[in-house]
Amino acid sequence: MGAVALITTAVVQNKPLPKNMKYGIVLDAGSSHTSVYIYEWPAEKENDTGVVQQIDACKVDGNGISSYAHDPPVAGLSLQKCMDKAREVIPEQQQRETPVYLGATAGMRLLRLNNATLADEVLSSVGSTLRSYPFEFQGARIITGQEEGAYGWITINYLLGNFLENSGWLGRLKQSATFGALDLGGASTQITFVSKKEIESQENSLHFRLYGKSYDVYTHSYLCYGKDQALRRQIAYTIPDANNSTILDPCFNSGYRRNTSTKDLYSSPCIAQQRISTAPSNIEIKGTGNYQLCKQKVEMIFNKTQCTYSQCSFNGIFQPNLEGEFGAFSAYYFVMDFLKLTNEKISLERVKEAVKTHCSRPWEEVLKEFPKIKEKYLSEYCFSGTYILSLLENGFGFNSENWKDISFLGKIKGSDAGWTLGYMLNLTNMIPAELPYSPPLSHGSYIGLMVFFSILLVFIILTCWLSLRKPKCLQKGII
Ligand SMILES: O=P(O)(O)OP(=O)(O)OP(=O)(O)OC[C@H]1O[C@@H](n2cnc3c(O)ncnc32)[C@H](O)[C@@H]1O
Ligand SMILES: [Ca+2]
Repeated sequence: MGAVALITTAVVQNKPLPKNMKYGIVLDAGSSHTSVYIYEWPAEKENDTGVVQQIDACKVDGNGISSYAHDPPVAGLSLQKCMDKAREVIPEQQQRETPVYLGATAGMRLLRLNNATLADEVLSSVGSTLRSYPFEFQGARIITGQEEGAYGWITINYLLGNFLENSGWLGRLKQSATFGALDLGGASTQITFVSKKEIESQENSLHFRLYGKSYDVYTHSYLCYGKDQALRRQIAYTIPDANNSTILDPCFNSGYRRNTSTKDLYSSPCIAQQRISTAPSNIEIKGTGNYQLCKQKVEMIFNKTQCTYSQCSFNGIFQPNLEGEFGAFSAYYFVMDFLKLTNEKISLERVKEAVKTHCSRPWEEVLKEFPKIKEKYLSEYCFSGTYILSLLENGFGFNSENWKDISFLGKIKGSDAGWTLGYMLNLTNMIPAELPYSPPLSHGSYIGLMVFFSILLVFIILTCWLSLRKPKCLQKGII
């Protein structure tokens, strides 16, 4: 009876409490669009690694918030649909304590360069919309390129479980290598990885202490090297003079045509050094679909001539040798996924062949095969594939040897790869510098041991009772 009572007490007393969930919302206000991410985690485990999960993502209709510079109040209004959805997803009683963060990236950095007042107006417009919801508004700001790189690196390593292989006791003794992070946006691109070598430039060096381990991390964000700005720069190199308004562009499939206004093209600070005064006001781009020529044109945007450090990537930016494995996300993933090149067994040479083949396809044929894909995306896969290869190979120094170290990642365990999760983990202090205390035994192992010892006790008592007539048992001191 006593033993049964012991088991029952152990099980009942130590039954895990019902899960008390917490929520967080992060808006990624990118140059091309805004996405709202909702995260959820058990309150009592918030300092453990790997417990935060993305439970919803909502893509805001229209372009990024910087595109509302001509009418800032609309920037805030554009967020309403997704924020209404967030209100439906998060339980009402949790809403008041759910933090909301908005981080704007390269599109807003460019707008701030062009017109700081307009950038502030756009930020206050999105801020006042977010304040009107029942959540705990924590600010709308332009994050730095360094933060963008760092939080992207934290996100993927948190999701991949690289900070601590297992959250159990034994797992704490084992620590695995981290993945470098490659993020390709519309207006900027980030590269971030742990480097054992000295980081020669202060602005590229980060130091983290996470879960009891120190990390020296290299990061750089290249403004104007996102896919959309790189395309603009590539086009701007071949702007004809006033007598001619047609560009033959090898980076678009043959048969593809696109009209663009020079005013719009030149509106970006990324084109500042490429503007020519004799440009026609409108230009017509005609695709010729030639990978080799496209590659030559794309490579013009990487300046490899000057470097004041021991080694550089391009444009005089210090970069140590690449180390370890990398996770490539955002446009790296969208484009490589479309081209069916995300399988890590595909060699660099085969990837080049595939991009070349795609570029050489007539536009009509591509359009017929993918009628549902947005024309902007579909028309740019030749350029994007070529640009990605150029950036990784010519820019960052990947080659046939280490190409296999790149994994193209969309989601990791159900959460999108990107900077937002890392941003929230940091701002809510959910990644402790030192290992959080946790009991050496899990709840299951504890119950298991209790049951085992109780059964053992019953067995011993029974044995002694049965041998009562042989008092030797007690004399030998079995109990
Ligand atoms: O980081 P920044 O530079 O601010 O930009 P962003 O956050 O808006 O950039 P995204 O990663 O959302 O997208 C990167 C690029 O990929 C494009 N893109 C988004 N979804 C895509 C898809 O499904 N197929 C192809 N391209 C896509 C998008 O238009 C951009 O040019
Ligand atoms: Ca982005």
